[in-house]
Amino acid sequence: MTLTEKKCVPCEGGVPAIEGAEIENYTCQLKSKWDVVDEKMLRRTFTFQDFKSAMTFANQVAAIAEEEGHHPDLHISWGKVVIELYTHAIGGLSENDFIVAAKVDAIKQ
Ligand SMILES: C[C@H](O)[C@H](O)[C@H]1CNC2=NC(N)=NC(=O)C2=N1
Repeated sequence: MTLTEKKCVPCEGGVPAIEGAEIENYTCQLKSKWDVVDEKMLRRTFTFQDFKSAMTFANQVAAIAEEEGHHPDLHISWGKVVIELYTHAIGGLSENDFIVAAKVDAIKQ
């Protein structure tokens, strides 16, 4: 089952974060290169022609987040959207973060 076929499961904490080599098992399933920050967060920057295009993309990301019940931190500026993904409940990475990242990568740009 690919990451884009999976659904996020509510994470209320109490589970270990994905760390070390297991992170690589997930990043290699992502279509594009997401930065892994301190083994605790995924980050990727998307660039656009203008602010309106950036906002349109951000709203597409928001729709995925709402559908999955798992939400990124978004930094939106003129021509740029920075997406940061981590699981707040465990202060680190879970499969949910990679599922949302894969679905973001599948957005037609
Ligand atoms: C109850 C609901 O599932 C949780 O509050 C969700 C909401 N979205 C979330 N998003 C992220 N990134 N991490 C979480 O731990 C999280 N928890």
